[in-house]
Amino acid sequence: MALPRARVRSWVAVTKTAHRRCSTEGTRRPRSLASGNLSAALYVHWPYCEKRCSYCNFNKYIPRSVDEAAMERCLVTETRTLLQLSRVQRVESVFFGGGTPSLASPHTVAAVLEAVAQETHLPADSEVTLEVNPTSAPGSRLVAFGAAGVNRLSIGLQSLNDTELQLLGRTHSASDALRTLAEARHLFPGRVSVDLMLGLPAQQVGPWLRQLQELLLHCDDHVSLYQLSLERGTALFTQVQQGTLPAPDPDLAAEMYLEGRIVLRESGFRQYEVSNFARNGALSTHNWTYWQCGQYLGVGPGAHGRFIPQGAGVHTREARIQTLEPDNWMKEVMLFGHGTRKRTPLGKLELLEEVLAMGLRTDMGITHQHWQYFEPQVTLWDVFGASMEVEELLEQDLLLLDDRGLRCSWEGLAVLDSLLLTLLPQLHKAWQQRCPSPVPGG
Ligand SMILES: C[S@@+](CC[C@H](N)C(=O)[O-])C[C@H]1O[C@@H](n2cnc3c(N)ncnc32)[C@H](O)[C@@H]1O
Ligand SMILES: C[S@@+](CC[C@H](N)C(=O)[O-])C[C@H]1O[C@@H](n2cnc3c(N)ncnc32)[C@H](O)[C@@H]1O
Ligand code: SF4
Repeated sequence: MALPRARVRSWVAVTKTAHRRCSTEGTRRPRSLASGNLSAALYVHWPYCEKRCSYCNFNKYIPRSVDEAAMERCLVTETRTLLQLSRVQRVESVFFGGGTPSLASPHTVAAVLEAVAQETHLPADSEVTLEVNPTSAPGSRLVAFGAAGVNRLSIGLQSLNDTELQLLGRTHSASDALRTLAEARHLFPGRVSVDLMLGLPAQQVGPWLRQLQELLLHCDDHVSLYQLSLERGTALFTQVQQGTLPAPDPDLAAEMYLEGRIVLRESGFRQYEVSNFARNGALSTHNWTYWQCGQYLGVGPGAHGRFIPQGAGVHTREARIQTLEPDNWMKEVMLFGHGTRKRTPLGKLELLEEVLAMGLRTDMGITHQHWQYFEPQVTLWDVFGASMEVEELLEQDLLLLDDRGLRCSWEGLAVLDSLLLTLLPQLHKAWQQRCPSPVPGG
C-alpha cells in the first residue's frame, strides 16, 4: 500500500461529522470520563460578529444591534435547563465561542458562569476559554473578561500577513494581532492560544513558514493550525469558483502542515492532536473532552452538545443541536427554557465510531481502558488485531496497537483521514460479526 498523502482536515470538518495544565495529561483519563456521566464540558455560542469573513460558514450573524440583556437572560436560562437535564455534578471547562464572543459584555460571561456555579460544581481550576478577535482597541475588556472568570484566551490571529488578512476579510491587521497577543499574554500568562490558518489561495510554503517562525517569537504555549476549508456559500468559495482567485493547492497545504509541525516540535511544542500543539503542558481541557468523547453541553444558537439527558429519564447519549437563528432561538428559550432543535440518540456503533475517529486525533490515541469504558465486551485487539489491512498500517509504522492501546504514530497523525478509511470499515465488520442482526445505528 502506498503511503497516504498528508491531508489535514480543519477541525471544522470534524465537528460537522461528529486541558489540563500538566505534561502527564496525555497519559491519564480525563476527569470527565473518570467520573462517568457526572461531569461535562460546556460550550456557549455567541452568534454575532462585526463583519462577515470571506471564508467563514459558522453560525454567525451581523446584526444592526444586539439586545444583550435578552441574550444574556436566554443564555443563562438555557445553561440552567441543560445542566438540570443532564444532571451533571461538575463542569470542568467552559468555552465561549462564536461568532465573536469577545464582542459580548463581560457581564454576560459572568452571568453564565454564575449560573453554572449555582447549578453544579464549577471547580476553581476549571478551564474557562474565551475566543478573542484581535482588534485595534486597547485591552481593558480583556481585564474585565478575566474578572468575569475567563482564565484562557483563544485568539483568532489567522495570519501575520496584511494582504492575507484582507483576503480573509478580517477587520484586524498583523500588528493588531501581535498587540492583542502581547496584551493577552501579559494578563493570562501560559493560558493563551492562537489560531493560524494555512493553505490559503496563492499562499506559498516558504513565506507561510516565515510567518510561523515570526509567530513563535511572540506566542504563548498553545498554537492551533487550521487548514482553510473552502466552504460553499462563502465569498472566498465564489471567488475561487469564478476564477478571480486561484483554488488553494492541497499539496502545498500538506507541505505547510508537515513542515509546520516540525518547526513547532523543534520549538518544544507537543503535537497532542492533529491541529493542536502545546508546550509546558498547556493542552486544552475543553477540546480534550470532545476528542475523548466526554459529555459536553451546547448552549446558544447553533451550539452542539453530546450528553445523556438523565433528567428526562433517558439513558442514551444524544447528539443535540440548538436552533440556529438567534431570534428564533431566543423565542424558544423564553417559551420552553431551551432552544434544542434536534436530538439524535446515538447507537452503540455510532458512539464507537466517534470514540475511534476522535480518539485517534490525539497523540495518546485510544487506550484499552478508554475503549473498555465504551465497549466492555469487544476489545481493541478483537476489532483490529486480526485484520490484514490494519496489519499493513502497523507495518508501515503509521499506526500502533500494543499494550497501551491503538494510536497513530507521528507520521500517521498527519494522514489520519486515510487511516480511518481502513479502520472504520473494520470496526463495522467486527460489529456485524458480533451482532449480525441489521439494527439501524448499532
Ligand atoms: C469560527 S472562528 C470563531 C472565532 C473568531 N470569531 C475568529 O474568527 O477568530 C474559530 C476558528 O475557526 C477557524 N476557521 C473558521 N473558518 C474556517 C475555515 N473555513 N477553514 C478553516 N478554519 C476555519 C479559524 O481559525 C478561527 O479562528
Ligand atoms: C476552532 S476551535 C478553536 C479552539 C482553539 N484553537 C483553542 O485551542 O481553544 C473552537 C472550539 O469551540 C468548540 N465549538 C465551536 N463551535 C461549536 C459548536 N457549534 N458547538 C459546540 N462546540 C463548538 C469546539 O470545541 C472547537 O474546538
Ligand atoms: S471567522 Fe470569526 S469573526 Fe469571521 S465571520 Fe466567522 S466567526 Fe465571525
